[in-house]
Amino acid sequence: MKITSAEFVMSNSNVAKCPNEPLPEYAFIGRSNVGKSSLINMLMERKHLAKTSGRPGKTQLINHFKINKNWFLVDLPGYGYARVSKKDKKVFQKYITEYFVKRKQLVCAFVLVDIRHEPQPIDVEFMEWLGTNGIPFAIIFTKADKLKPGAIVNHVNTYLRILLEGAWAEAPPHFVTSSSKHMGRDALLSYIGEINNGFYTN
Ligand SMILES: Nc1nc2c(ncn2[C@@H]2O[C@H](COP(=O)(O)OP(=O)(O)OP(=O)(O)O)[C@@H](O)[C@H]2O)c(=O)[nH]1
Ligand SMILES: [Mg+2]
Repeated sequence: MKITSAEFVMSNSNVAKCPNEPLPEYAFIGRSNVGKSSLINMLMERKHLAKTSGRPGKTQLINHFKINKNWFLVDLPGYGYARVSKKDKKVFQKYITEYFVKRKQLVCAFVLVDIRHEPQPIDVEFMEWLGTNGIPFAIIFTKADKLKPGAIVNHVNTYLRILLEGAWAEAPPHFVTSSSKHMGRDALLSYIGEINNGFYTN
């Protein structure tokens, strides 16, 4: 898919106030600092479209971007860090869970995980929560530039094997990316393009 336009539309914390155009929508979610906003900028080839930072907790609201005038991309705050107290660390911000439950346009959630780490409880729990709520998702491994090329496949396989020891019967679709090395862009955009085609032909 060629990106011909990418515009910021709005930020808010209320799912009811999100854009109401019936366009297919893709959300990027994952732990704070995993690289959600950087990945969006890499996909769109726009350095400053989504705000990024080395400090976790940069993205605080639901941010809608309209792409090619016919789909939405959504940058969300990270979980597991900002505004989450120690006591209920695994409680996801209410407006984020509300977003996933209520957003009818959502066709796929991308759950980002750092390729260097084994499955973290908070990520596994979030994926299980998406599954329980019937929300389609795919896994995006981020920061692949931090591993030697030979280690990438091993890390991905180990991650998926551990995940499959849990509640999953089969591995979700997954993508290996690096925003700094522009890796994984074509595969992800093709995947989105295919889902968009299905959306518009049905
Ligand atoms: N090496 C490397 N660093 C990355 C990559 N993607 C993001 N980073 C760095 O990771 C940090 C966090 O990036 P963000 O894109 O702001 O992460 P986020 O998930 O949007 O974070 P929050 O909005 O705080 O939840 C920044 O310092 C980025 O430069 C990558 O592919 N490779
Ligand atoms: Mg962010």
